[in-house]
Amino acid sequence: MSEESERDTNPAAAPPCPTVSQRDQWMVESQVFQIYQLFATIPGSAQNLMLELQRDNHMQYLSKGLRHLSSAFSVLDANRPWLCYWIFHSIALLGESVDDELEDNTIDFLNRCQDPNGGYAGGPGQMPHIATTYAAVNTLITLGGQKSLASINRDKLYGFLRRMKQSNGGFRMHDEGEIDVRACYTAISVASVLNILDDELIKNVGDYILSCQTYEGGIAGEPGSEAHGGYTFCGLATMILIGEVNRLDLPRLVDWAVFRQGKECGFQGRTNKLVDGCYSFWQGGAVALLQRLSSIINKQMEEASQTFTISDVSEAKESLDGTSSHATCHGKHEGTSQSCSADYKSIGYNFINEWRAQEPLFHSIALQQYILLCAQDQAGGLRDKPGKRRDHYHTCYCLSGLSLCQYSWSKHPDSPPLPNLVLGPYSNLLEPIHPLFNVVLDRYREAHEFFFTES
Ligand SMILES: CC(C)=CCC/C(C)=C/CC/C(C)=C/COP(=O)(O)OP(=O)(O)O
Ligand SMILES: [Zn+2]
Repeated sequence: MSEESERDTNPAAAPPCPTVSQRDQWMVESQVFQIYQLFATIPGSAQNLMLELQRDNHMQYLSKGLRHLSSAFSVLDANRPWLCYWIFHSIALLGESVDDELEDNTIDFLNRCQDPNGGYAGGPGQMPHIATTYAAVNTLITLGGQKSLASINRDKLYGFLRRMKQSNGGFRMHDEGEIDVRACYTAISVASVLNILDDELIKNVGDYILSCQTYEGGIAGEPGSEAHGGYTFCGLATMILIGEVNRLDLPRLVDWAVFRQGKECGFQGRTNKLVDGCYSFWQGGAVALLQRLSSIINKQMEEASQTFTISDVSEAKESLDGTSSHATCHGKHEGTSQSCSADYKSIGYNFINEWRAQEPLFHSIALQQYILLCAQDQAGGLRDKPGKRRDHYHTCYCLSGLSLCQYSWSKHPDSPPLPNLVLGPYSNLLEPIHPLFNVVLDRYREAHEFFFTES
């Protein structure tokens, strides 16, 4: 008799022992639901207090982080451009700024991380790395201004990216480092925003990312691995930036990504794993990008639902896959300008200019609820989940996800949302971001003007 049917006939039979993952999941669910239960039972005024974004406390926490950053502390020594990005981007999302001296010191510090042969390292004198290059470039864009933007040696940076480029289309993170989808995204993102993207950098990138889309529909870090939210955002954003997003199986990607938002209201990073605040951006960001691709998705679904004769199959497959190695012409879709290869330079810019109001593919209010009630430390800073400690990485990505939610219904990427779309008091409203680069929109625009009109 199977375990199932024995339990049906003999209720006293011992239930199967839960797995460790099941126990962890129940524990998180119970903590999250206790919070939601409390929230549901308190008066409206107390509910508003619980939903308030603790701006002052977050600023205090971030300012403390900045003070640590300027003094030498070694534990995160190879990560300092990342710390700069997480902290300065969070401050920018809150609509705040820092004093000129601190900005100046940060520009000087990042300059000392800049390798004479291009790219930024995790600290002065270390080996340049594409991920810390992305963090440094996004920090300098976030700081903005002539000194900051002009400090980036774009020619040398281009040389560094070319040296990291692999014949399979991927990029190495650093000399002899790993090749993965993160490296592709960080390389293509900086090349795109700095206006140094060209055919050589793009060559075969689409093939590489395509080889990482799994049977589930999400994108893995490398071929043969498991689909994961972090890599899915990276892979999807890269495919958009190189004009090849139509080559992905988008309906399957939508299907995988939307089901990563669970009953806790936040997102998990992969199937059967726990909810985590940082996926508010990685998964929420991927879904927000997919929201902008509806015409390509509809086209792919239409093509897939047609009944083909045997001779039609190869032709249809060709049109879904895309035929050449990059930027095939498939007509113009919202914000992606899938026209011809030369157009990839303006994809990032068109993405926000060709914006149209569209319904989000995720539950935006539910995600805001998870971020504000479960991921927010009332004393400042944000975190993975209740019971975890706040940190700058989660602060950055929870706030980035919150901003995406707040503007998810907007007609333009920065048009102020209606009050009912912002959970909690309207003062919770953050600055809008460019969803492909994750920098605050007005800083992106300044950088675009600088790098696209100067050269
Ligand atoms: C731009 C850039 C550098 C992007 C990085 C993207 C990113 C967050 C990748 C995630 C890496 C990963 C496999 C985490 C799994 O951690 P885990 O097993 O602890 O977490 P999980 O249980 O939630 O999967
Ligand atoms: Zn996390």
